[in-house]
Amino acid sequence: MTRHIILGDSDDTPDGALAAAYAALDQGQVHEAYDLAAAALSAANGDNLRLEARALACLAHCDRIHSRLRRASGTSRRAAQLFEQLGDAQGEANALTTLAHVCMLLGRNDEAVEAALLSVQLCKTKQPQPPAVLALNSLGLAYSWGGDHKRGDAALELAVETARRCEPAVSVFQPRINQVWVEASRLIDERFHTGAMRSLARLASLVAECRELERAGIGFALLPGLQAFRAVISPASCALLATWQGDAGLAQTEFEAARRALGTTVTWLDAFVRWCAAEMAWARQDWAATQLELERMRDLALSVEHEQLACRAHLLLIQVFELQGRHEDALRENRILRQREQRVVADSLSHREALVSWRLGARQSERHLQQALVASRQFERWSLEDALTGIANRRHLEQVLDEELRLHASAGQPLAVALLDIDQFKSINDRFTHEVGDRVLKTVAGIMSSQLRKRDLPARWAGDEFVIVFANATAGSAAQVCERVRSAITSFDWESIAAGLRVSVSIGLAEAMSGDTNASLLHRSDTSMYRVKPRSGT
Ligand SMILES: Nc1nc2c(ncn2[C@@H]2O[C@H](COP(=O)(O)OP(=O)(O)OP(=O)(O)O)[C@@H](O)[C@H]2O)c(=O)[nH]1
Repeated sequence: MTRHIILGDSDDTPDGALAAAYAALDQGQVHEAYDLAAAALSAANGDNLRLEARALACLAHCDRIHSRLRRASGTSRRAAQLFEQLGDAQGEANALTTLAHVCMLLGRNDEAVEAALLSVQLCKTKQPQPPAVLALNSLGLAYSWGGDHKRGDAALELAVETARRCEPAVSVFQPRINQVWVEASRLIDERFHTGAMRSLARLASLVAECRELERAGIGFALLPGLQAFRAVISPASCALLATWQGDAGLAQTEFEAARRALGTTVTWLDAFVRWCAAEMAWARQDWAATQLELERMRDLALSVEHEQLACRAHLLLIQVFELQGRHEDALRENRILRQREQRVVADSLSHREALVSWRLGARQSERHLQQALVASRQFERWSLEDALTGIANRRHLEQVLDEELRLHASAGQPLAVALLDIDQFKSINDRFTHEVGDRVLKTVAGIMSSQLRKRDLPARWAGDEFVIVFANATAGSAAQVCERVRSAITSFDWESIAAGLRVSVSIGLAEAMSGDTNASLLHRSDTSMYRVKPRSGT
């Protein structure tokens, strides 16, 4: 039954729910954990991406533990993508490790190796951290299930080294027990191809080391929720080894221990234990029991979406049929195996398609974001710029003047403001056309800009009136610049614009006084400009 947890109380924060979910997983309460993570996800409400990513990562982990592998693959991929968008490399790496693990179990080996390799790269830091161990652990398993046991073992060995280099060092149990698994896989492949297992020495030494770690009290997994798994995997691995070494008594004892440790929920461990039973029957050459256990193993593996174990059961069945001379049955089993493998490949390809379309979507939204940024910068510029002359507009001028007056008041920094008016501009429009008038305005703005320091701001106030803000300047020094501007305007070759055109300007100047506002300062410079403005210009 699904319970609905609603987060509301102050203690019941989404962070608290996620921590509680991981704790519940460690106690084997997967449903409880799932509900808590789902509550955190709905609290994210689609607008808290970081919480959404973390809740999805937790849900994926719950699904992985609970053998809902297809759902876990979708959820962990989404979590990885969100973390990537957020620039959270560690979150992305953890989600990719989960993705690699579930893809591997689903038989999507290429995808699994790819996700694990990416995770390993994202985890690379000077001082290794536990996530790096987990990433290498997934990579090792992915290689091995992909058929490359040598590479798998090497990646797991690196995981062991990395675990030792962590500060504080973390348990090497998880990669070691996976090396047991990889070696056992290698051995049954060897038996399939050559009819025999050449040496059990490496498997025996790995199993012994895992047992030693358990005895020393450091035989635990790094991920929450996997502790219960250890109680099954460890005796089941011993049962396999004892069977292959011909110790039926020990095999039976270990097998019983593994069976007792199985939980009430069916997981891939149930299929693993059936495999042990099949191997024990195989050793007794009890082919009927072997076949029955392998069929159970296959069905259980399929019920928990563990494609790899299901394929392994098919492979073992083929061999068992051949050993009995039942070639027709072996051929039929082989055909079923091929069909299964083809389905897995098709499944993997459709996931690749989904991934490519997501990447395209992400690229597009990245481009849209860039375009929106460019557009908003453009809008911002436009909103502060005079459309005709390209210099600052009245809005921009007021902003700058506010800031300069604040500096003047707080730091006593001098400030001068000039108001420049084109003489008889109306008659320029009237005599030479409005278009020439526009060119005059643009040219005056250009001359002003070219004569000023970088810190000074030329702006168009209105019509034919311009303002210059002389930051950190007294009226005396500003007057010299104004004179330079005035004379540059007068001496400009206006004839190049229209024959007979002459342009002059009148400039009034005011220096900021304490208590000045934009309006009072501009008003004084305006008054000063009118004082100097003759009917025909200065
Ligand atoms: N070409 C052009 N003319 C403009 C623009 N904005 C305002 N004007 C004109 O500028 C003229 C300003 O005229 P007035 O305010 O009388 O000033 P003035 O003719 O320079 O007279 P004084 O200031 O006394 O020298 C008006 O005729 C406006 O129509 C513009 O963007 N382009």
